[in-house]
Amino acid sequence: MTDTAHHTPRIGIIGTGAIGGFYGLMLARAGFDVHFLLRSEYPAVSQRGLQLNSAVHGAISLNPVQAYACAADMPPCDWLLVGTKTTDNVELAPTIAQVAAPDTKVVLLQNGLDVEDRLREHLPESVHLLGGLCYICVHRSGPGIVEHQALGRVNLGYHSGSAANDEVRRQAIVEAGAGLFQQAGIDSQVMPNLHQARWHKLVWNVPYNGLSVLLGASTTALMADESSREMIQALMAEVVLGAKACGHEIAASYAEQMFSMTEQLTDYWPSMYHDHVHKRPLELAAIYARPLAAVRAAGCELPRMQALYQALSFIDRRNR
Ligand SMILES: NC(=O)C1=CN([C@@H]2O[C@H](COP(=O)(O)OP(=O)(O)OC[C@H]3O[C@@H](n4cnc5c(N)ncnc54)[C@H](OP(=O)(O)O)[C@@H]3O)[C@@H](O)[C@H]2O)C=CC1
Ligand SMILES: CC(C)(CO)C(=O)C(=O)O
Repeated sequence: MTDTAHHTPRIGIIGTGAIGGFYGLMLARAGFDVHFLLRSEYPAVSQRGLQLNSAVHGAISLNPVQAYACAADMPPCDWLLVGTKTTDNVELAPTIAQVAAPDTKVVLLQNGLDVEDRLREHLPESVHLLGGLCYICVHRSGPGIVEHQALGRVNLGYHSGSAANDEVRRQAIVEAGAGLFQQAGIDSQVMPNLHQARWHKLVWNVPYNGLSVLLGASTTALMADESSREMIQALMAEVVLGAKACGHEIAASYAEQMFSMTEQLTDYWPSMYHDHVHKRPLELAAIYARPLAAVRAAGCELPRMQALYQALSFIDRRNR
């Protein structure tokens, strides 16, 4: 399996939740050979298939599904798309390493900063590790059932692997990844700097994910109130400041763009809110602790984000 091989790529979905289910189903519909790893929803999906209710693409179902309860049973894949929560990365790392063939491209479709680092330690150097920034509103409404409210873009960037020092090869790999999504009718761009792209994504996730849990409010309510609007803008400004301290320039207009995009967005509960309701661990390390530590190491403090992180840590500990 090489980057230039002219066969239909085989794609493995590691963690078939909202993100894994949506992108995996869209790729399968486009004709790719897609294999889905599941955990609690394996019995339901292997019996009834996957169902997508999309406000953009309509209702789409996939049945039968090439579903697996155990990664060791999956065939070798050209691409592994990881759709688990970042809180599972350490525990899942040996499994991903086990199913990744020498030339496999592993893509973490996850929010947060440096989420690839812990996994990298477990992967052979030949394996290419990429990050994927998903700008999409999806959630699960039942076993194997994914609700897609809006958006869909996936931006990809190279993290590490045997092409790390070969810009042409690196670019070809990321373009091939973006090409898969594009062939499935999904907008996908190549990000020249993954770390910077992850900082950009935090401009949205830091305020909205955390405040949805803290205030028990979805985007429409958060955008309708003067106090929450001020908090969102102040938190966005802190993320821009933190990124700058870490050497990444984010235009203030980007934060304004994210703010007005959310005003137009159909009412949305961020994924962290769903985790809270279902008593799952919150992605606090990836979205708050790691960026805060990086900013502190650069000699800068973000007091509002720090306070939000502490409040969420309190809520998260009491919720489990
Ligand atoms: N939802 C969204 O709109 C967006 C989400 N994101 C990011 O995408 C990532 C995924 O989020 P999302 O799809 O919402 O999360 P979900 O909770 O819907 O999906 C996670 C899936 O991973 C499965 N899983 C976890 N551990 C394992 C394991 N060991 N073996 C097999 N399957 C496993 C879970 O199974 P089980 O059912 O057993 O728990 C679940 O199906 C997060 O980083 C999130 O921040 C980014 C942009 C938008
Ligand atoms: C809502 C949106 C589109 C913001 O970028 C998102 O991708 C998320 O929930 O993480």
